[in-house]
Amino acid sequence: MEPGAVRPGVAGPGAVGPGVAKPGLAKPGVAKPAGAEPGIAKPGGVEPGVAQSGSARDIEDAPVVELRDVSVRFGRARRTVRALQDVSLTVAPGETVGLVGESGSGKSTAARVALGLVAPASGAVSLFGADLGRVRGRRRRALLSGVGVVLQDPVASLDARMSVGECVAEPLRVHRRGMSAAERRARVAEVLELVRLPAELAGRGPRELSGGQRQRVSLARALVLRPRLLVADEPTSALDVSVQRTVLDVIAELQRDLGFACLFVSHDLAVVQQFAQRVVVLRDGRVEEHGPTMTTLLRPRTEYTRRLVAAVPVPDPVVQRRRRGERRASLTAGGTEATA
Ligand SMILES: Nc1ncnc2c1ncn2[C@@H]1O[C@H](COP(=O)(O)OP(=O)(O)OP(=O)(O)O)[C@@H](O)[C@H]1O
Repeated sequence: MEPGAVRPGVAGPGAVGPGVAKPGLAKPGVAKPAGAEPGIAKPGGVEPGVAQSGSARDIEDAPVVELRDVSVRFGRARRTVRALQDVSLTVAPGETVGLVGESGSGKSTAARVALGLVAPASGAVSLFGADLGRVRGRRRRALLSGVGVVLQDPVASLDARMSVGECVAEPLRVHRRGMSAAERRARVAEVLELVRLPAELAGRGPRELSGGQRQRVSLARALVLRPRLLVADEPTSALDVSVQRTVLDVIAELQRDLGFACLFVSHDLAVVQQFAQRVVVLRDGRVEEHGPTMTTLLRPRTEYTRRLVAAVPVPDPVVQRRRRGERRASLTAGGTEATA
């Protein structure tokens, strides 16, 4: 873990600093695009403070997270990697935004910026209406505690020296100091049940669990503080296909019931298609295109997105029909597929 990094799930919700806009939870599953265009922040969109002084409706519609013209560089001089360049995106209360792109396109970096783990070289990040670059100390911790995190590798994100119960309870110990041990145990049992794990697992070590169970423990830990935003970075790509479905179903069901927003990073466009109301496509650290998920994936505007869509088997009859049509068209136009 890098210096200053939070252990996934320790950032959880809870008290928000004074003056921070409190976007109400949208009706579960209802997307509320915040910017003029879906997925992308309006230039000069919600400024920190504006949401606070606006009408109740402005506050409710304020994005839970907003990246505005964010650029990130790693390394120095000739070794500089431009991981993100002028990236803008928003996630509205209760909505899921899928972040897709080729490997190295900057998806995880954008997620880490939203989590306050990577500071942009330029641009601004606001979380729950507050400028993350300007808040420090207790207020920053309180803001970040509104975000739950699930990463690709549940083995790395759960401390093997702790029991499952301790792993899930840790964010409560950090952020809910007034809670008694009995209250913590009750909340842990409750959240394990939410992710469909038996309460008895609380006494076991993470290593005694299957990959799918471990990822559900990560999810329980991420949700234990009732976050308003879940950042899920490839949450199922390390799991067997059979287990992926269960974990995704649990996330979807909980999102419907609890109403948190989700920034969902995935290279699996089939999953994003099912999950996200809007999608942002990254290419070499820049936003290639963005829009409502179905429109963007079914009618990509750029060749890059078309290639991304074509690269994954999408079990969607509409997409499959379209692909068959394209193949037929290329054959009639003298394509070589027939002889391959
Ligand atoms: N800590 C770091 N130090 C140096 N370079 C980094 C660091 N983190 C990311 N990068 C570089 O930034 C670019 C974007 O990386 P990032 O991990 O965000 O891409 P990604 O789209 O999430 O890729 P993947 O799908 O393979 O996880 C890549 O060129 C990567 O090598």
